Amino acid sequence: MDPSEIETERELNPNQSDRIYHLAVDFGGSLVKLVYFTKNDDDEEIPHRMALAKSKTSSGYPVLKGRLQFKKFETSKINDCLEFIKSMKLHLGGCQQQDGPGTQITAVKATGGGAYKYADLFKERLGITLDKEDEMDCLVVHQEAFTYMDGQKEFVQIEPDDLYPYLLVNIGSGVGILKVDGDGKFERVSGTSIGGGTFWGLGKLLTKCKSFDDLLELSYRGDNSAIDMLVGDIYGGMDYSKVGLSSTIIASSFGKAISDKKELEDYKPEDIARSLLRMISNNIGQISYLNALQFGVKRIFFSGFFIRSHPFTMDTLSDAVNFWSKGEAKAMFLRHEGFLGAVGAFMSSYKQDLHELLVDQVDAVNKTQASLDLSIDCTIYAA
Ligand SMILES: Nc1ncnc2c1ncn2[C@@H]1O[C@H](COP(=O)(O)OP(=O)(O)O)[C@@H](O)[C@H]1O
Ligand SMILES: CC(C)(COP(=O)(O)O)[C@@H](O)C(=O)NCCC(=O)O
Repeated sequence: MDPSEIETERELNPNQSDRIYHLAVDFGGSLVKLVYFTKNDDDEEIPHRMALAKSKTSSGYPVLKGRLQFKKFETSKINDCLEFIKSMKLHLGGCQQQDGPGTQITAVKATGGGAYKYADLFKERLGITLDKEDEMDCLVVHQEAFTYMDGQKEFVQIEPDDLYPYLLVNIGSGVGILKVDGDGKFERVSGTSIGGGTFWGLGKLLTKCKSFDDLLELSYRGDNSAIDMLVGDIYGGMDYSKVGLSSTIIASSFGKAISDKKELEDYKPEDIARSLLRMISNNIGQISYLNALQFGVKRIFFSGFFIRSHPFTMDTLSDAVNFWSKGEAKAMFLRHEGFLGAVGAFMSSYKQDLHELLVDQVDAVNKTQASLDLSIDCTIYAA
């Protein structure tokens, strides 16, 4: 599925017959992400525990048909998140009144720092315990990847036996870099505090933008050469060919501000936004490449809400990896970029329950495959 097929800002309003199973939450420094699974019994006149047997994928594995739903909130608006969960009855399994007593969810899979920070709040307001999963354990990559170069998106089919090792660079508030060697086999090898929070935080101060999307939108229209010092600015308009630096390459991010006799107000906010986005994306791309080099890894997957499928961000990250690796390493992006942690937490509970649902139907190996198929066959709604 192409990311553009993922609906955004859709008002989630399941009808009365939607059943909600499995809520998982990723509490990040900037955003809280919810993932939950709904199934409408009107679509299939079969009890959900039987649905698995009725439907099969092309691979022959049973699949539970339904919708994986996505929703995000700013972490600073945690009360809106609580209200949403309450109004959708997500903490009650969505439709407690239909299921009768005894179905109330008492624990919800949760990841990210807020799983600790907000544990008491959730217990107090919703009566649920946050069942904590480590956020690194929840960053999973399965059949999600595409490359992005010069405005061209290309989905990549990666065979499971050719997947490892890879680097996973999660650009959230900060940046975490994981080296993944196999299913569940990974290590956090590096990170940087110059990440999505830095772009949004500095951007807010420098441009007075009120929302992340406004800042991103602004950066589309900007020209970073108005504030960045380019190689050509230093070399009298020429390339520094001896070391392979063309005149258009940024020599020093924001460097022009040193000598320009200008105040902040004299620069266009869109140029500042553009320069900031390039600076942070380039830096992350370069650090990622250096880690890939250190660990002999050729593939780098980028995830996290900073990316937001933004063409310029993806182009810059791809360019940085391509430039520094001299074309040897590849930057890849993920369909569900920002929801990876939440989906990981969701899958950790889902696998357990799916195993229960599949009892007597498939063998242990197929059960795992079936849970992976589920993530692909679901209709995805993002809000
Ligand atoms: N609507 C938004 N509000 C705030 N930040 C956003 C938004 N959309 C994208 N971002 C960017 O995504 C980053 C958060 O990414 P995310 O993967 O959710 O990390 P975290 O888990 O730390 O919240 C922010 O720091 C910001 O750069
Ligand atoms: C602390 C974090 C794991 C939290 O994850 P996040 O909410 O940013 O997605 C991440 O911000 C991080 O790895 N920061 C970089 C810290 C460092 O290595 O310098």
